[in-house]
Amino acid sequence: MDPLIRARGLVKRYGGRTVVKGIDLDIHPNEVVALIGPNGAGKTTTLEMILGLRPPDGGSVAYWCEDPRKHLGVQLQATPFFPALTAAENLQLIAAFYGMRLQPGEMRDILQRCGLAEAERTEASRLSGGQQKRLAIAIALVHRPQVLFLDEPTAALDPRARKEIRDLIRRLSRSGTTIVFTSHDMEEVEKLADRVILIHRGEIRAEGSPESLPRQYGVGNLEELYLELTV
Ligand SMILES: Nc1ncnc2c1ncn2[C@@H]1O[C@H](COP(=O)(O)OP(=O)(O)OP(=O)(O)O)[C@@H](O)[C@H]1O
Repeated sequence: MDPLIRARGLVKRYGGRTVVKGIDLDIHPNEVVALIGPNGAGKTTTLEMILGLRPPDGGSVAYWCEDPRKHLGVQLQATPFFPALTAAENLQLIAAFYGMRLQPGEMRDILQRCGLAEAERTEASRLSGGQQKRLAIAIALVHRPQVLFLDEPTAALDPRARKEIRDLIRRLSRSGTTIVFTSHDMEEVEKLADRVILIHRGEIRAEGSPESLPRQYGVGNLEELYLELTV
């Protein structure tokens, strides 16, 4: 099957430093891809170049459709909402940016799917850290994107909130959404990802399924592989 997104030779430089050094990356329909690697490895920069949010200094990205922005959903690490508006108002505002208006049933559905039903009328600034993360994901889902990018969606959450986000990712994947996420939690990556891409110092060091990769390198699990390849 042809990939939805095909990135070739992506390069990014800041000042004199090259932080992404020629990354080739394909995203296939309905897969869940995890980008892993140390802090500063270049994961977010790579995602942002794929999303068209940061111009690459080299390389190219090809998409399956003419207007990819309409079909890509993004949750980056910074919170993207308006603090004085409620969760529902934030969603309605984002919908308006896409030229849509969420009907009451659609609003309920998206809030429920993201575990935010009780937070509908709460101002975004008063939501807990986990609820804010869920609102960021809900915002990314408003226009029902075909491909969803989640940058550390479970970072700094309590175990229950983490589980709820993982369950949401699984549900979205089952309903046909292609998902690319970053995480520093190797157990989580083993649980969720169909394919893992390990980035270290701006280059892809290993790529494969979470089951096959450790076998291929003769180690017991993904965490051992990570520690071995990111020295
Ligand atoms: N706007 C910028 N100006 C200068 N340097 C930057 C900029 N954005 C990122 N960098 C640098 O690029 C490198 C890669 O950063 P990036 O955020 O892509 O890493 P990451 O793998 O996502 O890390 P983390 O796991 O900590 O989120 C880092 O050294 C970072 O300091």
